[in-house]
Amino acid sequence: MKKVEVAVGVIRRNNQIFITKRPQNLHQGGKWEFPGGKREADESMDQALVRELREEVGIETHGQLPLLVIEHDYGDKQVVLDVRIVEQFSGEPHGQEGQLGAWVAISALSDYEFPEANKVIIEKLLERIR
Ligand SMILES: Nc1nc2c([nH]c(=O)n2[C@@H]2O[C@H](COP(=O)(O)OP(=O)(O)OP(=O)(O)O)[C@@H](O)[C@H]2O)c(=O)[nH]1
Ligand SMILES: [Mg+2]
Repeated sequence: MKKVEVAVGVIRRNNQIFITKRPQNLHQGGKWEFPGGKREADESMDQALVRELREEVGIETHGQLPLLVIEHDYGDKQVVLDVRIVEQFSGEPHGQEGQLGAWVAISALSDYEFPEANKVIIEKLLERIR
């Protein structure tokens, strides 16, 4: 099965992260996520993240810091998530495509339901603030 490469942005301001709710009809729908999406063939990961954050949450990304890369097999889909922290951006993130969005304290992220692959992202963020 082909692996889908996904650029994922952890949008951070102080100790809060901006998350959005995936529309019900999509893969892993109804769960919360870090905004992002699939890299297109003609793009770098950086470019993919800039485009996705512009499309999904309406911000301009000015800096990306690598956090981790996760490979996960959902059975129906294999994904490689390239997760970056975004602290430098302009505009105020909001669900640009009608999806719910929220600023959540890092310490409260574990109260939200995320796709399985995201567990390690949340663990890593928690380690950083400890
Ligand atoms: N954006 C995002 N995708 C995630 C996360 N965790 C995770 O497993 N994924 C998986 O990564 C895959 C691709 O993400 P996506 O559906 O946002 O891609 P996209 O924005 O390009 O969507 P599109 O197909 O509507 O153009 C999905 O299978 C999704 O389940 C996450 O935190 N954020
Ligand atoms: Mg997306």
